[in-house]
Amino acid sequence: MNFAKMHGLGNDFMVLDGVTHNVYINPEQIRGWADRHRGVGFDQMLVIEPPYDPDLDFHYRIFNADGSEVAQCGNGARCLAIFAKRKGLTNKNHIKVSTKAGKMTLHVERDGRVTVEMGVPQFAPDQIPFRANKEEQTYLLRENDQTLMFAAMSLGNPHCVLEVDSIASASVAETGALLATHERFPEGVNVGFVEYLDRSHIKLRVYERGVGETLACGSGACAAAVLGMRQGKLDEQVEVELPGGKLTIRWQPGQTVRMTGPVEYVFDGYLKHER
Ligand SMILES: N[C@@H](CCC[C@H](N)C(=O)O)C(=O)O
Repeated sequence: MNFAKMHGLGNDFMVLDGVTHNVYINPEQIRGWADRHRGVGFDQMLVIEPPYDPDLDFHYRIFNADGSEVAQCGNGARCLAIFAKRKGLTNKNHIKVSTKAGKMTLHVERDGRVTVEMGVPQFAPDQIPFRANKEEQTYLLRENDQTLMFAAMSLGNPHCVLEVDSIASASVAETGALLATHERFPEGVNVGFVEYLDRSHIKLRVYERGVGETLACGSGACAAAVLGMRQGKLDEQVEVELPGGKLTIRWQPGQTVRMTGPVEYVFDGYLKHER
């Protein structure tokens, strides 16, 4: 089986062509290939498939390193657009795809970056999903003698974001692991730690559901920017500085979130022995 290794700001992917090949994968294989010592090594596996709807160009499936299938991956969506063009699956610069979460449009820019229309954020607790009596701007959760304060939303996948004084000293591994599997998030959650620099610049680290901390999370960057805008702390265009690099996020209430960033094609590979 052929695959491509790609990344967006260090959030890395094994990308499979399910348009011209039949791709059969199971969670155990994904976990094996995701292994950074014994496999290919990646945060997510992406599979591009034929569209389910004549208005669309492709369907797009996403699997975390732990084998779980999820509905959204922003950095992956940018890579998928470049993969489709490079493999000759399309010559379009505006590519319409569906995921388990709905429809998205990917725009390949003249400078090679890709802008993704990520969808309209949802804040109602049952849509995240998050167990709460009512929708709030921020929620409090008491755990192990500490009180955690965070905002939460869905962008097709669940996110919560905690404000910290410094991302350098934030307890990303510990608090991230605690919240990512907390029973009040019945489907788990991606956990962002945001440091505000000014009204158009933030720093962010993300502990991803099904992976752990990654060098960048596109949907996490959108969530941190949108939640900061919603709280009146940020303007409608924000530069998000992640450990792996920068993304530009634009949003107006009620609209789709636009994320712009780079893509790197690392290499093409061939899996000789199937697991
Ligand atoms: N890295 C991604 C998000 C991947 C999915 C996430 N871990 C989840 O479980 O929802 C991104 O760039 O958005």
